[in-house]
Amino acid sequence: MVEGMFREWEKHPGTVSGIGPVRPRVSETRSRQTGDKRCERKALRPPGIDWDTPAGSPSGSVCVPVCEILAVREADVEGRGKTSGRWQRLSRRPAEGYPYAFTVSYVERVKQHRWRCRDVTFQCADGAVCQQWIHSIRDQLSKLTGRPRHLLVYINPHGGRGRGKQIYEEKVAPLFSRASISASVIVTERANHARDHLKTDADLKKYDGVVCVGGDGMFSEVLHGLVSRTQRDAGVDQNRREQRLVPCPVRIGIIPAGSTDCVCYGTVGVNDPVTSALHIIVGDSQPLDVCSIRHADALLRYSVSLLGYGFYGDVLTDSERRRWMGPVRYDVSGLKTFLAHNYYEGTVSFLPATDVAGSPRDKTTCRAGCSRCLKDSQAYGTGNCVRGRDQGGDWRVIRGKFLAVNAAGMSCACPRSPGGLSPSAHLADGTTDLILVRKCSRASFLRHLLRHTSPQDQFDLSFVEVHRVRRFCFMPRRSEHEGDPVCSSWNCDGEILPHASVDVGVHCQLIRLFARGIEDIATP
Ligand SMILES: CCCCCCCCCCCCC/C=C/[C@@H](O)[C@H](COP(=O)(O)O)NC(=O)CCCCCCCCCCCCCCC
Ligand SMILES: Nc1ncnc2c1ncn2[C@@H]1O[C@H](COP(=O)(O)OP(=O)(O)O)[C@@H](O)[C@H]1O
Ligand SMILES: [Ca+2]
Repeated sequence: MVEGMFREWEKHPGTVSGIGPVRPRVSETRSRQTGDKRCERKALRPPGIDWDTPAGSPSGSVCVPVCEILAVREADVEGRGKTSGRWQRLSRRPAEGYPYAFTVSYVERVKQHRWRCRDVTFQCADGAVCQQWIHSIRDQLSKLTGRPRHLLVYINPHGGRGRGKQIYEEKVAPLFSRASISASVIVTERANHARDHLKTDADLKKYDGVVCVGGDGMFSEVLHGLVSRTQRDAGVDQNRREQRLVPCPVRIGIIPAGSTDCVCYGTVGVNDPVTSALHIIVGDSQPLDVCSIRHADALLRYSVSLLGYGFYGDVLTDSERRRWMGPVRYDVSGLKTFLAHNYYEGTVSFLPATDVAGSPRDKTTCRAGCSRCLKDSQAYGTGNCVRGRDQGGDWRVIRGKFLAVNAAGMSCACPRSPGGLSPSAHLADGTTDLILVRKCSRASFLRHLLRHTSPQDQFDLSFVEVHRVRRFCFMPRRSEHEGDPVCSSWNCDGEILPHASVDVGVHCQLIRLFARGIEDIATP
C-alpha cells in the first residue's frame, strides 16, 4: 500500500504533487489571511475515484519541493486546526466522508524576496492513509541534512527600534516550534554579552547554529565570538598574520531587528524577520568572506560588510551620541557629516585581485548559487588570506586627500541603498571592493551619494575609483597644523574602531550564514 502510494514520489523525488494515486485534490481554494499565515483546505481523494485530470499539473494542485516543506502535523477533524498552541477554526467544515486531515506548512515566495509560511490542510477518508502521508513526509524531511534542530539565540533588546524581543517572540519562535527546532534564548544584558558568552562559556557542541536578533552590531558580536572561539579550539593564534584561520563550523542566522541590517539584506534580499526565520528552518547555507583588520600586526577586529574611513566613520561616531533617536540617527548624522565636508589625507596601498574574473564595475551581481564565488574561492582556498607583505603580486600605492575610503566585502545593500556601496561585490569570492572618494566639492559628493539610491553608477565620476583587492593598508598623514581634523575613525560593520592606521586582509569564506544569497527569480 505504502509503496503503491508513494511510487510516483520516487519517480519525482522532491515533489508532493507527484505522490500518485492519492494525489491531493483541491476541494476549495479560498484562503484566508491570519497574520503572516494563510490557511487553506484541500481534499485527498482515495485511489480510483473521480480521477479525471491527467498526470502533470491538475488545476489547483500544489507542487512543493520537499526541501521547502517546513513541517507536517495532524489536523483536527472537527473543522478546527491547531496553530501556535491556540485552537483556530479552519475556513470550511470538513468534506463529507473525509474525517481525517493533516496540515503541511511550506515556504511561499511573496513580493521582493519575502518568504511566508503557508499552511495547506489535506482531508482524507482513511485514518491509516492519513498517517502514512504524515510519516512519509516526515521521513522525507528527516533525510534532509543541514536543517538545524537546536539553536542558540541571542537577542539585543535595544537594537533598532527596541523591538528585538517582541519580534522574536511573536514572529520567529512560533515558526521554530512548528518546525520542531529547540532554541536556547539569551536576552543580552550589556554590549559584548553575546560575544563573550560565545568566546568562552557557550557549549557549542549542543547547537547546530547561532542566531542573533538585532542589527549589524549584534551580528558583529556573534561573528567575533564564533571566529575567536573556533581559532582557540583549533589552537590557532589569530594575532599571528601568517596563521591561516579555521572556518567556523557553526552557521549564523540573522533575524533583522537593527537600524541598517545590511548583512541580512545583502544575503537574503530583504530585512524581514519571518523570511530570515524560514531560511534558518530550511537549513540554507551561504559562505561569507571575512576581513581581518590589524594594526602593527595585532588583530583589531573582523568585518564582513562596510569598513569605512572618513565619511562613514564620522557618520557613525556622531550617530552613537544620538542612539536615542533610533535608526533615523544615521540620517541626522549623515546630513551633519555631509555639511562638515571633512577630508582626510593618507596613503592607501593595496594588492589588486588580478586572479579573479570579475571587477567591481562589471555589473554582474552576486546571486544565490553564484558561480563566480564558487570558482574564485576554489582557486583561492577557504579561510585563506594573503599573509606576507610580499606574497602574491604587485602592490599599488595611492596618496591623496579623501572624503571617504571604503572597503565593501559584500554589496552592503540595505533599505537606504538597495544596490549598496558596491553593487557587484561578491559574498564569498575572497575579495573586497576598495572605494576611494577623493576630495571634491559638496555638490559632487552629493551626486556620488545620491547615485547609491538609483541604478546610476556611483563609480562613474572622476573623483571616485574602485578596485577589487585581496589586501590593503591605510596610513593617515600626520598633522602639521594643530587643530586640523587629521584622523577619522573606521566604521567597522557599524562599530567604531578608534585606530586610523590599519592593514586589512580578506579571509575567503570564513563563516557561513543561514541564507542562500539573493534569489534571482521573478516573484509574483
Ligand atoms: C542623499 C541620500 C544619500 C544616501 C546615501 C546612502 C548610502 C548608504 C550606504 C549605506 C551602506 C551601509 C553599510 C552598513 C553599515 C552598517 O554596518 C552600519 C551599522 O548598522 P546597524 O546600525 O544596523 O548596526 N550602519 C551604518 O554605519 C549606517 C550608515 C548609514 C549612512 C547613511 C548616510 C546618509 C547620508 C545622508 C546624506 C545627506 C545629504 C543630504 C544633503 C541635502
Ligand atoms: N543588552 C545590551 N545593552 C546595550 N548594548 C547592547 C546590548 N546587547 C547588544 N548591545 C550592543 O548594541 C549595539 C547595537 O546593536 P545592534 O543590534 O546592531 O542595533 P543597531 O542596528 O540599532 O545599531 C551593538 O554594539 C551591540 O554590541
Ligand atoms: Ca567578497
